[in-house]
Amino acid sequence: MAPGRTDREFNLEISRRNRYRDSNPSRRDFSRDVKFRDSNRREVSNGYHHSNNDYRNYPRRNRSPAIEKTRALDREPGELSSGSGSDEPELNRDATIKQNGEPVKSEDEGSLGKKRKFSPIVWDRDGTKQPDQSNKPGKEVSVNETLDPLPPPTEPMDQDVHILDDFIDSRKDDSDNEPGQIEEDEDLYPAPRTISSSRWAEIDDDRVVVAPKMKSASPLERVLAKKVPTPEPGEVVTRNGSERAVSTSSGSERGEREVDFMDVDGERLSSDSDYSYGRGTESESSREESPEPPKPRKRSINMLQGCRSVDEFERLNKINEGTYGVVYRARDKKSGEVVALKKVKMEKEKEGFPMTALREINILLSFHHPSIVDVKEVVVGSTMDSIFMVMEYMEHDLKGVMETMKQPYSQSEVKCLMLQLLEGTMYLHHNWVLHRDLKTSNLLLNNRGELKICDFGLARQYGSPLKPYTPLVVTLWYRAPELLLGAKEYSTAIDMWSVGCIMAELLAKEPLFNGQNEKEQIDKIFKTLGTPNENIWPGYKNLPGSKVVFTKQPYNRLRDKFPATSFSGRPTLSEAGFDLLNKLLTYDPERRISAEEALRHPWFSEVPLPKSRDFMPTFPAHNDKDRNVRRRVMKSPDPLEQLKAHSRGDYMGNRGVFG
Ligand SMILES: Nc1ncnc2c1ncn2[C@@H]1O[C@H](COP(=O)(O)OP(=O)(O)OP(=O)(O)O)[C@@H](O)[C@H]1O
Repeated sequence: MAPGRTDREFNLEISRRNRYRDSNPSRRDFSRDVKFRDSNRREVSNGYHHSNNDYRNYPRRNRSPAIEKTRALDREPGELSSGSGSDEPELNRDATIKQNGEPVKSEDEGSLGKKRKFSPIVWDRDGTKQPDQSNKPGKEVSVNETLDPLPPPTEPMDQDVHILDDFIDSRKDDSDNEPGQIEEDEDLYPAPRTISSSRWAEIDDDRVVVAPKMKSASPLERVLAKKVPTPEPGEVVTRNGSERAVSTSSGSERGEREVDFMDVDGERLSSDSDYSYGRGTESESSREESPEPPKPRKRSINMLQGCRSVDEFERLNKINEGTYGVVYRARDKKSGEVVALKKVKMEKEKEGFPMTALREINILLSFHHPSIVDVKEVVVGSTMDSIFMVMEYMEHDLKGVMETMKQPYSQSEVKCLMLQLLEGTMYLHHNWVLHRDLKTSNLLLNNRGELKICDFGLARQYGSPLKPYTPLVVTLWYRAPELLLGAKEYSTAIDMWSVGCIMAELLAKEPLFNGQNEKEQIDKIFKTLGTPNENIWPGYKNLPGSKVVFTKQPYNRLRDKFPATSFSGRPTLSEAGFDLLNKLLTYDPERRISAEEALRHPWFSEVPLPKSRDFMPTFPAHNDKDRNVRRRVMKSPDPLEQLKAHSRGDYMGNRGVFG
């Protein structure tokens, strides 16, 4: 909130999970008991995930003897012990799975590499869906299968002349889009509006929303459904009621905007019946038939009345200063608990509460998962314009840890981290949220071997059908090729590309594609994975960036970087591991592996098995030091800076030919 507006009535209602939990002792621990869904909103009982989650969610000391027995000596050949505790045996995941019997096969099982069923990406920017001739049902294609295997190294690669002007012009044109064409342009630089009117995504506008042809609603649809009766599939609903009158769920709301944006997702996630993973046996049909989900108890509080003051915390030290906020380590004076306090940055906001912060607070208060950083509450400073998120404190972030490690993570350690990352990502995607900035500095680690995704400043809900969003998201090194090539309609696959880059970085201890601008970034990708074409990526030629002539590289050279055996110190990767990496780094977003599929990948079941979190290496926490001061040797260009430049009109700037 900008200075000068502090006397404005600040009627932000906010859901607070901790309060809800306190007042609802019957609420199950979501992390142990989450029923996830596939894209068609069916609930999938998946033995693999269930068992896996079970083992992960047992507190270390409370694990049952059965689980403790599953630890098996399973060191990979030549594995180095790193840090404390890593010499100990690992958890035998297979054994854990067998506790619950054989893994239950979902319908999707065994379909790794098949076309993603649920990605609602529509690649034709003119609105007509591209016929996808190459993608016959059941056909498994990935970039690496369709590009020729790597020949013996011969001549140096050709460097084609880069003809970029067309694409630059097309990006300029894009930046001149009609107002409202790209969501983020509005959202990140919103017209002045009050907090009380701020809500998720597009419910403030009058745009037409076509109800997706799915029976079960996305969170976005549920938000809309709070205000309008559930539309029939395909029915067109307008907010101003031109097709159908908008009737609000409560009479008091009529004619005025709701102030409950904070409780929307909270309500959704608090519904045990919706998210009771692995337990529920509700059939698809029974869920579909139920006209409305049971209405959970409303749990919103007035933020100003309900929030504690930051004075109730003792500031210990600054941990880091990011683009959107400063993060402190602090102690709760009442409970003595050490927490992280993220102060929402306000100074760059001309008007109103920063949208990035609203998004982050909204998502993090709503979500509860062991692989997502827990926001406990929001506290206020002495003035209305200082707001802090109180988060669980995590000793490290993955980027910092890797900078201090002498050896890269072993394969079994990478598997442990990847499982946690994929579980968090799957949870987000099943809840219709794109993170849009997955990178190693946004993955927090504690000394119990737990990995948690943080920084939801760029995250947003997505629906089906997709709307155009800005392609200027995701930190450059982790940005998917479709974004680099200018796609405005994208989906969960952009996060999966980032996950692929992170997997490679965990194995190699250095970023996979570290371009300094967009052109260099694309070149680096193409040089390693081969130049894409219409065969391996249907719709590629329709992307604005594909008009540019890039380095021609007919082969996929990824295996060079991760050989099966190595005497030169390069990170090794088994066939299965390489297959997963390839599937994460598949060009065609429709064919890129999903988080759910990746979790079932055989790499996680082969030896060396994933290391137990309990035996992951630990590192001394430099609590008293600013993480920013200790590191940042290499830093990837940040999407927010690009967006700011874009809004200032110096979009081209010196931040790369595309940005
Ligand atoms: N809960 C936490 N516990 C400990 N450290 C944290 C926590 N949350 C964030 N940090 C530290 O602060 C850094 C910045 O946090 P975060 O990414 O949320 O802020 P940001 O302003 O959005 O950053 P960025 O510029 O990377 O987008 C993280 O990389 C991490 O080192």
